[in-house]
Amino acid sequence: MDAISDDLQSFEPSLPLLKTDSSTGLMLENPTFNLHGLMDFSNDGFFPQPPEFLVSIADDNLLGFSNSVPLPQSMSSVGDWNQESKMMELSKSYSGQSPTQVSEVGLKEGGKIIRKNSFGKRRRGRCREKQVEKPTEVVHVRARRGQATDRHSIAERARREKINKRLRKLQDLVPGCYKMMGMTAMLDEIISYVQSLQNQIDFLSMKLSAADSFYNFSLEMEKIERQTTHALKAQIWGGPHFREIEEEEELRFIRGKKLLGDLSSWGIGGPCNYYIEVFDESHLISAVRHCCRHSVQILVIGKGSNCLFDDRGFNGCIILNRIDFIERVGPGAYRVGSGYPFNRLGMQCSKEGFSGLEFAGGIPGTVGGAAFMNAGANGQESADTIENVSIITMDGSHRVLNRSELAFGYRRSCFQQMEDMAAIVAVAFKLTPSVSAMEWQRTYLERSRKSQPLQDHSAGSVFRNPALGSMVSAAELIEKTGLKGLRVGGAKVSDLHANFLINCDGSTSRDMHQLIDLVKEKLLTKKGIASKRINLLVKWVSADKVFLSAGE
Ligand SMILES: NC(=O)C1=CN([C@@H]2O[C@H](COP(=O)(O)OP(=O)(O)OC[C@H]3O[C@@H](n4cnc5c(N)ncnc54)[C@H](OP(=O)(O)O)[C@@H]3O)[C@@H](O)[C@H]2O)C=CC1
Ligand SMILES: C=C(O[C@H]1[C@H](O)[C@@H](CO)O[C@H](OP(=O)(O)OP(=O)(O)OC[C@H]2O[C@@H](n3ccc(=O)[nH]c3=O)[C@H](O)[C@@H]2O)[C@@H]1NC(C)=O)C(=O)O
Repeated sequence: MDAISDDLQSFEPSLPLLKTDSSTGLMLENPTFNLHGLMDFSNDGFFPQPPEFLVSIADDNLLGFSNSVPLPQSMSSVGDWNQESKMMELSKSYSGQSPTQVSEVGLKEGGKIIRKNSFGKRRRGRCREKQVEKPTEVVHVRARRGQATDRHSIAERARREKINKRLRKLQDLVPGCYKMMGMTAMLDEIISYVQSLQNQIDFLSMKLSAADSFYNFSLEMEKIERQTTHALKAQIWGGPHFREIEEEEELRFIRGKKLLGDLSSWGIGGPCNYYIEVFDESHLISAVRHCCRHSVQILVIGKGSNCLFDDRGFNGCIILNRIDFIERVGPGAYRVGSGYPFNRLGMQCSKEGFSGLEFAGGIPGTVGGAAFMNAGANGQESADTIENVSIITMDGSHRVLNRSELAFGYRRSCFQQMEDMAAIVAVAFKLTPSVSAMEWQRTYLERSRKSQPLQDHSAGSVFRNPALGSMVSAAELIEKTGLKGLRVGGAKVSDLHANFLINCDGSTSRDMHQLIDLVKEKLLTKKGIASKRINLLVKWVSADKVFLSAGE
C-alpha cells in the first residue's frame, strides 16, 4: 500500500487544504472549498471499520486551524455505527476571522477582486461573496477508538480509504485480482489485464480491416482470428481452464489445462502441462530460462496453423508468441515482431505500395512461423523479402542471422535444423515499390477463396509438393488417386482441395493421423509413389516429442 500511496498523491486535488505548501494557504482562504473540496468523500464509505467517535465541527474551524477536520454534513450518516461506539460531538459556532477577511489575499484588478485558486487560475470575487452568505454548517467526523482525530490524520485516512475503494472497484473489474496478496502483484495483474484488452482490440481491428470490402473474402483468416480471440477472451475472463497458475518473477504459467485444440487451426489437441503467452523478447527469454531450469521442454507456437497436436496433450510448456510490434525502418523496410500476423503484414505492405508479400495476405500464420517455414504461395515466398532474422538461443542470448545464413529452400530454412534456437523474435523485410501490389493481392486471395476450403478447420496443405521440377502437385496426385472425400472418423480429405485434410466433425488427432497414413499408403499402392517423396508440411506434436513434420 505504501508503494502506491506515493504514486497516488496526484489524486489529491480533493484534499488540497491539507497541504502545507503555499498553495494551501490560498485554498484555506477559500470558504467554498471547505465543503465542496471534501464533498466527494461523503459517499465513499469513508471508514473501513465502524468508527468510534463522532466529531462535529463547524466548517469555519478550518480557518482557525482547529485539530478537527471539517467534513460535509452527509458524512455523519455514513454506515451503521457500532453499538460500542463512543459518540463525541464538538460543535463550534463560526467564530474568529470572517471569511471575508481571510480571503482578501486576492489581487485587485479593475476595481474587482480577482482571486486565484490552488491551480493559479483566476476566480471572480463575487463567487466568494456568495459563499460568505452561506449559513454556518456543522459537520461530523467519526473516528475509531485510538485513532487520531487531528485533521491531518482524519483526512489522510479519508484519502487512503478513497483509494482503497477505487482499488476494490478495480479488483471487481479485473478477473483474478482478488487472488493477489500484494499491491505490486495486484497492479501487475491489472496492467497485464489492460494489455490483454489492448491486444484484443488489436485482433478486432485486424478483423475489421478484413471486413473491408477488399479483404472480406479471406474467410480463413477470420476463422483463425476468431479462434485466437476466443482463446484470448477465455484467458482474460478466467474460464475454468485458467484457474491454476504458477508464478515466478514476472512469469505467469497456466498449469495443466490449456487446450491445444483452442490454439490450433485444426481445432485438435489436448491440454498442455504449462502454457504462457510472451509479449516481448525479455519476457520470452525469462520463460525459456525458467523452463530450462526446470527441465521442461518447450514449444514456441504462433497461430498454430501448421501443427497437429496430440489429443493426449503436450508434456511440456507451450509458449504462445505474441511479440507483435512493427517498425517501419525505411521505404519498404519493415522490422516486425515474430508474433505479428503474417496476413496482416502482407495486407499492410501491399496497401502501402510495396511488393513482395502480396501472397502473405491469405496466410494464416505468424511472421515467425513464415520465416521458420519459408511460407510461400503464388510464386512468391518469404525468403524473397527477408533481410535478416533475430533469434534467441536456448541459453538466452540474442543473435541476428543475415540473409546468406538462412539456407532457405522450398518450405525450408536453417531454423528447422537449429538445435540451440529457442525462438525467432523478429524478422526484417525489404520490399520493392509497386503500384499494383494490392491488385495482385486481391487476385491471389480470390484464387485461394475459390480453390481452398477456407471455412473449414485445416492446416493448409498437409503434404509437400514433390521435388521441384516435378510436373505434378501433391493435390493433383491425391485427387487422381480418387481420395477426395476420404474419411477417417471426423477427419476428411477436402472435396475442394485434395491437399487440405479437414476436421469436419470433431476429428481426434488419431483420426487425422490415420487419414494421413491412409493417403500415403494409397498413393504408394496406386501410384507407386515412395512415401518418402510425399513428406508432410505439418508438424506433428506428440505428447512427449515434437517431430519436424508428421510421420517423419
Ligand atoms: N500457404 C498456406 O496457405 C499456409 C501456410 N502455413 C504456414 O505455416 C506456418 C505456420 O505459422 P504459424 O501458424 O505461426 O506457426 P505454428 O504456430 O503452426 O507453429 C508451427 C511451428 O513453427 C515454428 N515456429 C512458429 N513460430 C516460431 C517462432 N517465432 N520461432 C521459432 N519457431 C517458430 C515452431 O517450430 P519448433 O517447434 O520447431 O520451434 C512451431 O512448432 C507459416 O509459415 C504459415 O505461413 C500454414 C497454413 C496454410
Ligand atoms: C496451402 C499452402 O500453400 C499452397 C499455396 O497456397 C498454393 C497457392 O500458390 O500453392 C501450393 O498449393 P498447390 O501446389 O496445391 O497449388 P494449387 O495451385 O492449389 O494446385 C496445384 C495443381 O494441383 C491441381 N489440383 C489442386 C487441388 C486439387 O484438389 N486437385 C488438383 O488437381 C490444380 O489444378 C493445380 O494444377 C501451396 N502448397 C504447397 C504444398 O506448396 C500451404 O503451404 O499450406
